[in-house]
Amino acid sequence: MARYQYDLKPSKISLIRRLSMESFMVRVYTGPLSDEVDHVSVEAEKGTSAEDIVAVACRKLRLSASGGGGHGGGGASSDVRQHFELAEVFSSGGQLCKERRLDSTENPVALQLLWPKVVPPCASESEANGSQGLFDGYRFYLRRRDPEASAGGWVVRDQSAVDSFLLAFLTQPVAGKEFPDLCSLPDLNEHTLLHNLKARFNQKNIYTYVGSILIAVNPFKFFPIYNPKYVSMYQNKRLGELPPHIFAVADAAYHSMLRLRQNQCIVISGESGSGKTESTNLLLHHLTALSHKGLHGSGVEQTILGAGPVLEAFGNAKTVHNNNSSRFGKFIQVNYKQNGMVHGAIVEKYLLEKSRIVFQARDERNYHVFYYLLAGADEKEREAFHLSSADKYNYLSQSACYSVEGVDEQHEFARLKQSMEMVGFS
Ligand SMILES: Nc1ncnc2c1ncn2[C@@H]1O[C@H](COP(=O)(O)OP(=O)(O)OP(=O)(O)O)[C@@H](O)[C@H]1O
Repeated sequence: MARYQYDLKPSKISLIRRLSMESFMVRVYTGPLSDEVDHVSVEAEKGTSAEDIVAVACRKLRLSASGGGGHGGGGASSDVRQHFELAEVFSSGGQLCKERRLDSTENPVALQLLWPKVVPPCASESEANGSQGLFDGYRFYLRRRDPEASAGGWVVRDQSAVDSFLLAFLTQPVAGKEFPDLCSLPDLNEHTLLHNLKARFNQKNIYTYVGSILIAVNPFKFFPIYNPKYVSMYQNKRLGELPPHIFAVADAAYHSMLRLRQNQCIVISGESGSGKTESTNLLLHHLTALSHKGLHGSGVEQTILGAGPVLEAFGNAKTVHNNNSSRFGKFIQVNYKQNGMVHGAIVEKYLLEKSRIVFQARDERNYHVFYYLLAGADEKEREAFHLSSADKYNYLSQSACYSVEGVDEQHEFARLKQSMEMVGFS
């Protein structure tokens, strides 16, 4: 599985004194450059330049100048030096505080000798006294050169500018503690599987792969992991290249369709309230965003997304398990042109729970649309349709449940009208 950028856990010692007293081991972390290797150790002397360490690290990782790591790479070291660099990264309290590009002539060993060392309380005596210690938050990372980045100097990361959630998301713990893909669990049984999901969930990582299947654990609260930054980050990435995410599934389906010229299918399943509707909306969001590239605003995407609130108003209701429970099944087919632009969509609905129209169990409601209409209709509409309040209607008052926490029905009615116009209802 992918290893992610900047593991912020206190680093194991990055420099180990060797017998000769002249040479040292510099630990170079790979971040997102390698799926398989967390770090490589490079033997160096005080005077060894950063670019020489880069060359050795790239050779060990089989990284080539042309295209990343993997097998059979290994361009000329001079090329590699032009394309990769070292960054000195300092993190504290789980947050990336600052990072600095190393100039090619700088001496990493000399720098490491200046890093403050701490001994963790949990370290064994031999670790504390011997060659294994901890540097207080400092590490070297190998990374691709960014030609536009300014050289040198500490870049102090302003936490308001940096999306700290994104950072935490990208720095998910290294394999061995938690596994972003359950297939990598060394011992796979029900206990380890659930333990892994729980450990990840506690770290706010709600998604976990099982091969190409994505498990989503409903957090019941908003995590800022669906903004445009994430949309672009997941575009054209292999499944597993980045931390598990619903956008990765949408992206894999979209690009497989373009590459193989074959229909793709995503099946979403789970018990009531597990997050199927939200996941469907997120998938549609990403699938339509992907097609934006060449569309120049034809509005098809907006129409597709606009169908959601209409379907939910007429087909969703409050139940004891879920305030917005879909009481029907749906099959959504998004059609694309050959060039990958969205062409349209077909929604097939089935098995609507019709009995809910005339009977609702305790603490449950009829379909949202009735309450929206009664709350949001203006005076003219009330008069025209002879509308009263919800408690006056037998089919709406059986459970005496008229409002849903956190839902502004007037606002929902306005949104519904807007969506209906968008999808072509008059
Ligand atoms: N990814 C998510 N992030 C935050 N909250 C979520 C997420 N997914 C679901 N939720 C929360 O869980 C609630 C229930 O989710 P949703 O309606 O999607 O479940 P469902 O599986 O479609 O249920 P049903 O089968 O009853 O229709 C949502 O209203 C939302 O508050």
